[in-house]
Amino acid sequence: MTDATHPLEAPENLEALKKEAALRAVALVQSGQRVGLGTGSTAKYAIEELGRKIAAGELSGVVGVSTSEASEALARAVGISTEPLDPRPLDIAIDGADEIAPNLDLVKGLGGALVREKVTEAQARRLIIIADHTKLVTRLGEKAPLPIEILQFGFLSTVERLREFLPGGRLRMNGARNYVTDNGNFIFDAQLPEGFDARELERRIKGTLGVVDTGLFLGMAERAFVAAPGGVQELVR
Ligand SMILES: O=C[C@H](O)[C@H](O)[C@H](O)COP(=O)(O)O
Repeated sequence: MTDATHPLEAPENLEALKKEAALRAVALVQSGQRVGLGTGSTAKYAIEELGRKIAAGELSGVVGVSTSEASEALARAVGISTEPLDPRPLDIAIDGADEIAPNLDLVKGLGGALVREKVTEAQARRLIIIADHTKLVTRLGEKAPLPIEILQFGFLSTVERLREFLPGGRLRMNGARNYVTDNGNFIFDAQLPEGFDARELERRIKGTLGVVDTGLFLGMAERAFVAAPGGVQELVR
């Protein structure tokens, strides 16, 4: 038997695929738009491309709204003017995802930015997802855990309440310490059961005392650019 792994699936080539997807999404941004800047290793390519286009004079008057401290720092470094989120809608937001279901429901938050992403992207007229093909799943929970942001205060009680209907899962660690989000909260990475109803589960998790929000992004994404060795696939909800 030979090793069937396609050369473009080697980690270094996945980076090239992520970048290709990012470029397709940034091509949708127009001058004068307010743009939600996602978080993670794929969104990074989009922020860099946006900065490049602004520097090259291909775009002007673009304002970024960042979904994390890391994206804010990168945006500034590449010359994108940024503003904090305010009640005005964003024209477009571009972000990665950890899992993409066929109907473009998503799991997000392995990078810890789920709450700021959700709050920001809920205000976007268009949410464009960028990813390599390894993020495609037939059902959410197939490959990734579901990140749930919880308050530090009383976190052990919150975890116990969550485990009543989401057994397994674990508190996210950063070395020997609990992982802390930009909002000063902890993350519980839950194992999703098979055959669950995503909307019902979202409602139940968010109704659990101590929970801030979940990494389920349901009915939010307009389209996804998913890069595979054969090219970039455009998926529309
Ligand atoms: O919290 C992180 C975000 O939800 C990211 O968009 C997600 O984890 C995907 O990140 P990456 O593009 O690095 O796989």
